[in-house]
This record gives sequence, C-alpha cells and structure tokens, in this order.
Amino acid sequence: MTQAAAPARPYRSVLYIPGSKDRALEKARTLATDAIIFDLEDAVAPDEKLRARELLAETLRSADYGGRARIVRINGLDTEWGADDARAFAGAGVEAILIPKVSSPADLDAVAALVPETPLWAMMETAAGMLNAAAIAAHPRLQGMVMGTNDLAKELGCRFRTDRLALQAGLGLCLLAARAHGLVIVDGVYNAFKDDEGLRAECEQGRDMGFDGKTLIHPAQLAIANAAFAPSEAEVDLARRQIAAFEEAQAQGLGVAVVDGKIVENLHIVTARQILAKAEAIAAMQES
Ligand SMILES: CC(C)(COP(=O)(O)OP(=O)(O)OC[C@H]1O[C@@H](n2cnc3c(N)ncnc32)[C@H](O)[C@@H]1OP(=O)(O)O)[C@@H](O)C(=O)NCCC(=O)NCCSC(=O)C[C@H](O)C(=O)O
Ligand SMILES: [Mg+2]
Repeated sequence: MTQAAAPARPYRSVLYIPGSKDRALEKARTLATDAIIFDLEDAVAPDEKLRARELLAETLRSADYGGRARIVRINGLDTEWGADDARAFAGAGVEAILIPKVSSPADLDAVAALVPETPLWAMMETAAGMLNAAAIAAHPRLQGMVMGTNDLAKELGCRFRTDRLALQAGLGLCLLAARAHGLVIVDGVYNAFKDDEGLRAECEQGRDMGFDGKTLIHPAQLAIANAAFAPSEAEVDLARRQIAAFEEAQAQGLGVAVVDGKIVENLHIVTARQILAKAEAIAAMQES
C-alpha cells in the first residue's frame, strides 16, 4: 500500500518583515502566517543595516514565534553586510537562511562555508538564476526557493501584467527544478497590498501552477493566501473517497477504481495522501 507522506510544514503564507521595524517584529508573533522572512536586504535602508541586524538577533533570541518557520534574508555577500549577516544568524536556530539574487551554485557555496549547519534557501530573481535553476536546486544544502518577481521583472525589462506572461518561463523553470529536487518553493509578492481581488487571482494562479504558497508584504494579505494554498473541503473529501475506493478495488484484486466518473490509480492515491497530509499539517499549525 502507498504510504502517506509525512505531514510537511505548511508554507501557504510567508510574510516579509523588515528587520528594522520593532512594531512589525512584535506583531508577527500573533499573526496567522505559516512562515516569516525577517528581511535584512531590500526592506532595510543602508544606514539602518547594522541596527536591524542587532535588533533581529536579539529578537530571535528572546521572542517566541510559535510554530511559524523563521527565515532570515541576509544581504548579498557582494555587499559590506552580507558575510557578517550570515555569521550572525548561523547559530541562531532559525529554520533557514535566505540568500538574495542567487545566480549559480557558487553563490550558495559561499554562504554554506560561513553557515555550516543551517539550511539554505535561495531567492530566485535573476535571469542567470532562471537559466541555472536546475543546478541551483541540486545544491546539497538547499531546502527552499523563493521567487523574487520584482527583481526578475526589473532584469527582464518586462511589464507587470495580471497574467504574468513575461514571468511564466522563469516561474516554470524554478518550479520544475524545485520539484525535481524535493524543495519547498514559494511564489513572489503581490505589490498592491490593498487589492484583495488581484491578490486572490495571483494566489490562485500560483496554486494552480504548483507553488507551496506565496510571499506577502502586509498582514492584510494573509487570509487570502492561507485560503488559496490550503486544500479545499471538496479536495479533502475527494481525496478520502479516492483512497477508500482504491483500497476497496485492491481488496477485490483490481488496480483501478472509479470515483465521480474518473479513474483512480496508484498515482492519484499519492496525490490524495499528500492533500490529506497537508490538511493535517495546517490543522496542527493552527493548534500550535
Ligand atoms: C508596505 C508597508 C510599508 C506598509 O506599512 P504601513 O503603512 O505601516 O502599514 P499599515 O499601517 O497598514 O500597518 C498596519 C499594521 O500592520 C503592521 N505591519 C505592516 N506590515 C507588516 C509586516 N510586513 N509584518 C508585520 N506587521 C506588519 C504595522 O506595524 C501595523 O501594526 P499596528 O501598529 O499594530 O497597527 C509595510 O507593510 C511593509 O514594510 N511591508 C514589508 C515590505 C518588505 O518587507 N519588503 C521587502 C520584501 S519584498 C521583496 O523584496 C521581494 C523580492 O525580493 C522581489 O524582488 O520581488
Ligand atoms: Mg528581490
């Protein structure tokens, strides 16, 4: 019989918080976000970088963020802050260190040498990064990818469209690479944080493509992402019925069942079990 996938940590909502903003750091402890990216890079002004690093290090030492995954986005190693950022959070017990503008596996090697144990995540947001996505995803220390659609759009010189046509090639390449290597992959941000309908549509597109969740910039975006990337009641119900029908078919010596007029084979049961495991992981997250 196919084994249920281990309940994985959900990443439906991944909220950026500028590492320099005391109030937002405090507020995030009560927000319904699956994960937090504590940002030292683009959300922090150059003359605030050192204060933000100190504030964040102290906050992560003392504050309880419950079951929310804690990810620190450091500055690039080509800046005056990057290497010290990496060293400062190497032993901080965070779930991952997120490296900006990863263009090749060598960018990961450089941080891996400074951070011997903490898992690494990569911002996928350069044209070279898209072309090297498979090699980046294969890096032994990498566990997650985050799409940086603002920087990618900047590099491409494309226009923002609701269908994200110009970004589709890069989104697809990174998704393929992440899935081929068993990584978490989270979609880019939706900049118009007061436009709920636009956000909902972009979350639906990301969910349809296969992303695990969406990066967000404002607490008002959380509920929409959490709903879009969770299995719906109908999906959970169908998954349960597929598993029951398939087990019954197997008991009769058959390899195929039919549910709602559609065939159900072993491969559909793998997906059904993943849906149930994700629903369980979300429920566990909500209880924590
Ligand atoms: C976008 C913002 C600047 C808006 O800030 P503000 O005007 O202060 O918002 P509000 O007054 O509506 O805030 C209401 C309360 O919510 C708290 N808040 C706001 N944002 C956050 C947050 N991100 N996390 C936690 N809490 C937040 C405020 O403190 C208010 O609390 P209260 O006092 O109790 O009322 C602001 O939202 C913001 O700075 N967002 C994050 C921006 C950011 O991190 N940008 C960098 C990442 S995006 C990126 O770089 C992606 C990638 O690299 C790419 O290339 O695409
Ligand atoms: Mg960026």
